[in-house]
Amino acid sequence: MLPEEDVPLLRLLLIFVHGKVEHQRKSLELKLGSKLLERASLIPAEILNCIMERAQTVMAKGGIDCEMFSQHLAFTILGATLFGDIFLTWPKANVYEELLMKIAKDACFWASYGVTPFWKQEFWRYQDLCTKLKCLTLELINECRQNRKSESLWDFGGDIDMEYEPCGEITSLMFHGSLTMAALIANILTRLVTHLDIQDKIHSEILLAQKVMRRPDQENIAMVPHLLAIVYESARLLPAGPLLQRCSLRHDLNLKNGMVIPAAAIVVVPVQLVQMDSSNWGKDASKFNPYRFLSRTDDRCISDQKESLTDTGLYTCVLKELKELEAFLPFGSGSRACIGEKLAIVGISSLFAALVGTYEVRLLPGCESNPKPMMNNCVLQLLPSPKIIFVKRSS
Ligand code: HEM
Repeated sequence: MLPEEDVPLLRLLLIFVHGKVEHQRKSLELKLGSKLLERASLIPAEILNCIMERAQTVMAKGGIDCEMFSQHLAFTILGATLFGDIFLTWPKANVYEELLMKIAKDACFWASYGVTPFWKQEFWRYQDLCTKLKCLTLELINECRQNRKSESLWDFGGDIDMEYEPCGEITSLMFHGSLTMAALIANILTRLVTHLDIQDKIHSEILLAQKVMRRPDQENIAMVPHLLAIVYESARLLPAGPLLQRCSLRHDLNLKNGMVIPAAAIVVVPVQLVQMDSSNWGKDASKFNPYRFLSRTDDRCISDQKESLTDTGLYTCVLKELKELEAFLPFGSGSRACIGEKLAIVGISSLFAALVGTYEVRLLPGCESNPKPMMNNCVLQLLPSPKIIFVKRSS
């Protein structure tokens, strides 16, 4: 593992890419980058309304489990973004979600066997679940193909390439996107219930922004800098993937500083350590302080919340350029960086704009817990998951 102090060197290592995967990446990037980005900002409010109706019933009996709630939101937003509206009325969506999460829980365990453990009955049960998931994904793809207006990611309308079978690609995106987005949503919710002052701040910001726009989308997302700063600070303190890995199979890598990484060596970048290192982030590196991502419009840094929104509704701060923050790697870096980054940020920010605009999120009284970062389903989360409630705001 490489030391986290040398961030530029770590970044350099992440640049290397296999020529082979470049084409596949580019085509996926194209699909995720245009029409889908628009959908990611439009859908969350509708989804939230629908999920909150059901949440009211659960809340009548007590609080809502933050982890479960976040998982359901992430899964639904991603499903509706990738498959279109058809996903929201698909009667098997709940079964699909359950299967996906069950497989995600067991996948690392079974993958850890060097030899396929065909002698174990549990393994065949796991295989059975994987086959069921594949069948359901194919069923959904076929529904999208039949419904040409579904506007799904794989554009099943127009010229259909029947040779192209997107099932594997879609399932991987559903796994990775649902788990990582759920972890980030749960992380943000936990920060909001433990920092009510910051929650109030973004509520004011959202109200101001709503005066000039209906809701934040990829065009106007910069109008909610505090909200974005909370999303980024949550991702800094608890990156869903705590490690990045690179491996050059054939050639040694000669770095500018003279270091040689031998072929086939696996280079591991400890993202969580890099993002919590005080030499990069200052003395309060381990504290939740979204203001570190903001600067005043006159370029001065903001260290606390004072005067960052004015009474007149004019913003006095902006989000810092993320490119300049070398030690910020929640979505990876270089040629293999996450291609769903924009989609995740726009989708999650629109979701929280709708959520905090209408509700105050609180901890269920008497259920105060002290969550700690722990691995869960291959992603880092704050556990135990707090019980939360939503209180409708009067304005
Ligand atoms: C909060 C949400 C997300 C987080 C934190 C996240 C994080 C990451 C990270 C750390 C990587 C590895 C990057 C590297 O090695 O440099 C990655 C790769 C990837 N992500 Fe995400 N991701 C998120 C959401 C999404 C979504 C919503 C999608 C698409 C629907 C997506 C698609 C991908 C793909 C396709 C790759 C592989 C890129 C490649 O190997 O070339 N991600 N993501």
